[in-house]
Amino acid sequence: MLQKDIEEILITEENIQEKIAELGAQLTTDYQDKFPLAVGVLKGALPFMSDLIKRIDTYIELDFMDVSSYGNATVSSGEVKIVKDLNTSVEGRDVLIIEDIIDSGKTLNYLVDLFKYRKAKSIKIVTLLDKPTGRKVDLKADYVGFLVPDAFVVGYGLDYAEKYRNLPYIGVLKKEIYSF
Ligand SMILES: O=P(O)(O)OC[C@H]1O[C@H](OP(=O)(O)OP(=O)(O)O)[C@H](O)[C@@H]1O
Ligand code: HPA
Repeated sequence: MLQKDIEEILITEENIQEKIAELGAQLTTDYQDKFPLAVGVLKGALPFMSDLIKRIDTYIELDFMDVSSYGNATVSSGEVKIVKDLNTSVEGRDVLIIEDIIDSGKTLNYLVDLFKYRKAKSIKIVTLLDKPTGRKVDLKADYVGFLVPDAFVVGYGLDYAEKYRNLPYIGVLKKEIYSF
């Protein structure tokens, strides 16, 4: 039913799960002797985080931040708002930020600065998607699933006007769906 709104599937469910297994194996190695605090950035990172943590075979603690900068738009407002803060202190912790996409980079830039200010011991980023053409600030992830082209993508956590997060794949919406 939802697929009628999709122009093109960019990344299939199977491709996503294979990549998550690779990322999980790498993170298992890199965090073997640590107890990282994995911070999921709501709401978009929820499906990715849920699948990724099951592939990390070492001790991890989970927490969540809800930040928002897009509202119902397809372009970042540039102003990052904390909707829900962490329950845990990051001071002295190895923080692993889990994101669905880096586009302008402003959301993660804000979170990295915040966690540095709060004295995290180390801060790394794992993102399912990276859209380098969207970048407005100099920011790189430590672990990247897929590069995506210069298009507004939806599915597997990513929304347009709060819809399509529940698609199991990543796709591009048909032009007529956007209400510019
Ligand atoms: O690199 P940027 O340009 O900052 O964009 C990336 C951010 O934008 C989206 O979140 P959004 O603010 O739409 O909230 P959501 O996760 O609740 O959809 C996405 O989930 C990332 O957190
Ligand atoms: O391409 C995108 N799709 C959905 N949400 C987003 N947030 C930043 N970029 C995107």
